[in-house]
Order: sequence, then structure tokens, then C-alpha cells
Amino acid sequence: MGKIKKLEVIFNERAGNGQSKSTWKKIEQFLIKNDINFELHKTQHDGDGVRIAKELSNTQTPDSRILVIGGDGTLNQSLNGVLVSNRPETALGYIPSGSGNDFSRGINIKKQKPLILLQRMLAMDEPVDIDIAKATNQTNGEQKYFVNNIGMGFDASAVYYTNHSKRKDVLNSLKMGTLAYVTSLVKVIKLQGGFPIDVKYGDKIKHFDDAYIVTATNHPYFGGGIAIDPKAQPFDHKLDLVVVRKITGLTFVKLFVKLLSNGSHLNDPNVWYIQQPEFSVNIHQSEQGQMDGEELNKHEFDFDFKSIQHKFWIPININEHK
Ligand SMILES: Nc1ncnc2c1ncn2[C@@H]1O[C@H](COP(=O)(O)OP(=O)(O)OP(=O)(O)O)[C@@H](O)[C@H]1O
Repeated sequence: MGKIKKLEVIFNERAGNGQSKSTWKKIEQFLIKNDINFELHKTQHDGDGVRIAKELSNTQTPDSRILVIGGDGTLNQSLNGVLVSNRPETALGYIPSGSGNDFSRGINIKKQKPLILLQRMLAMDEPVDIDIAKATNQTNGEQKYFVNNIGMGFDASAVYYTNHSKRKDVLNSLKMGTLAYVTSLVKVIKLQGGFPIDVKYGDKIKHFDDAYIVTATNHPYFGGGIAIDPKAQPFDHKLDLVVVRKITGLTFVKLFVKLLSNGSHLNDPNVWYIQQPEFSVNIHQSEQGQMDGEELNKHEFDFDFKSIQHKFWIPININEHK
């Protein structure tokens, strides 16, 4: 703990439907009680995490550390801010306090209490490498980085309908955000059609006429704990791609039950997946996209995906993942 002179805290008080405030309160009390110097940088608007993280990364001193407190979206924005800064190698600390918290679930720290995580983080001498992923837009070269997944089609539409549901705020205020997501899923099942995609990996090309769920994923989870790919590992330097074909009726229900119960959906003939260091995906039909639960808007997708690593002040036990 001795070497850290200052913690720069990026905090999203809207994360977890506002429940992140109680996490911050505990952390703030601990920092004050233990005389640890900190500065609070609250995200003031949607998307603010990128700007704040970039500024902090540009001006960071060797004895300060950046700590992100929020959900997957805030972590995603902070990572993207650091990676476009003058010091893209800047490590990030993270204490999950969102609604879904899929990244913390994927790296197996979700059950640790915030104060335990904080103390273990402060005791770390060196940051650890964790896989993240880079998506490069083939059309304009724009790069985006993600910690969980980029989804096109079904899960992205679910994110879209949840965010734009008139009932979302009411349900969130009743702490029933999951119900908003489930209501959206029912809508998506009715409205989402199949779409053609091409996947290139190694020297192979795979074409689907009727993809329904297309998710490039760094670890098993999306949608707040749904294990779309139980085999994905955030330390294997590979990114997974899961493609589910458009199916309806009882076939769909059976697959959904497998997905939610034991992960055996990966063996279903309507599901295809690969684990590769890099691959590309081309979807020449306008579809919804999501990146770490944030909307990517509706458009065609031409992405090169690559597994890369970033340094984090997160006390993980890599042996648990071997
Ligand atoms: N001051 C703010 N006012 C409104 N929105 C904000 C503010 N600060 C951040 N945001 C937005 O809040 C959104 C949700 O943040 P985040 O993803 O961290 O929480 P969450 O959705 O509860 O968690 P998870 O993604 O883990 O489910 C992000 O899109 C972020 O841009």
C-alpha cells in the first residue's frame, strides 16, 4: 500500500440503477479512515468515462492508480479512454457496481466484497494481464475495445429494446430491471429475423444464411449472467465467436432451456462456435449491435476481431482459470 500516493477514482453513480452509490460510500469511508489520498471523478453524462480516463491516463504519475467504480459500460468506456491516450499501457483498477457485472463474473471476482477487493488491489505490486478484445472497423479503420463481448442480432436487440422501453425507468426504480430485460427478450423473439453473415478465421471461411445470435466473446457471459459460451476463457489469449442459427418454436425453446440450464447448447446442431486469436465477421444487412452492454446502433458490420491483453489492478487468481 505504501507506494501509492493517490487514487484517481472514476465513478458512475448511475451504475447498478444507482446502487453503486452505496459501494462508493463504503470505499470512501475506508480511504478516509486509512488516510489514502484520492480524487473523485464522477461521470456526469452518458459516455463520459472515455474522456475522463483519457485525461487521467495522459496526466498519470508513477505513484498514482486509476480505479473504476461502475458497471461493464463504465469499465468499457474507461478502457477505451486509456487506449486512445498517450499512455495506452496505463493499468486500470476496477470494483464492479453495475447491474449486470458480467466482466467481474467472467474473471471470477463478482462474489468478493468491494472493500476486500480494494484492499487486495492496494496490496498488489504489479498489475496483471487480462484478455480484452479489439474490434477494427474494416471500412474506416476505427478501433473499439471491449472486455465482455460484441453482439450483433439477438442480444443487441435485447439491449436496444431494454434501453428504449418506456417501462424501463419505472421497473428500475422498483429494482426490477431484470424484468425490463425479460420483457425485451419476448419482444426480440417475436421481431428479430435471421441474417446472412460470413466469418473468416485462419484460412477458412464459414457462411450462414440465417444467423440469429452472433457474439464475439472474451468470457462466458452476456446479459447479466447468461453463459452464452461456457468454454470462453479470459486468460487464453483467444476470443470466441458463437453463432446461433435462426430457429423457431419448440426447437428454440429447447435450445434456450439448454442455454439457461447447463451450457449444453454449444453441442446443438444450430450452434457453431470457434476459439481463435483473431477472426473477422461481415454482416451485410443492418442489425443492432451491442458492446459490453452499450448500444452500437443499427448498421452493417465489417469487423476484424483480435484478442489482446491489458493490465489491470484486479486481484485475480489465474490458477482458478487453468
Ligand atoms: N451521470 C450520468 N448520467 C447518465 N448516464 C450516465 C452517467 N454516467 C454514466 N452514465 C452512463 O450509464 C450507463 C450505464 O453504466 P454501466 O454500464 O457502468 O452501469 P450498469 O448498466 O448498471 O452496469 P452493467 O453494464 O454491468 O449492467 C453507461 O452507458 C454510462 O455512459
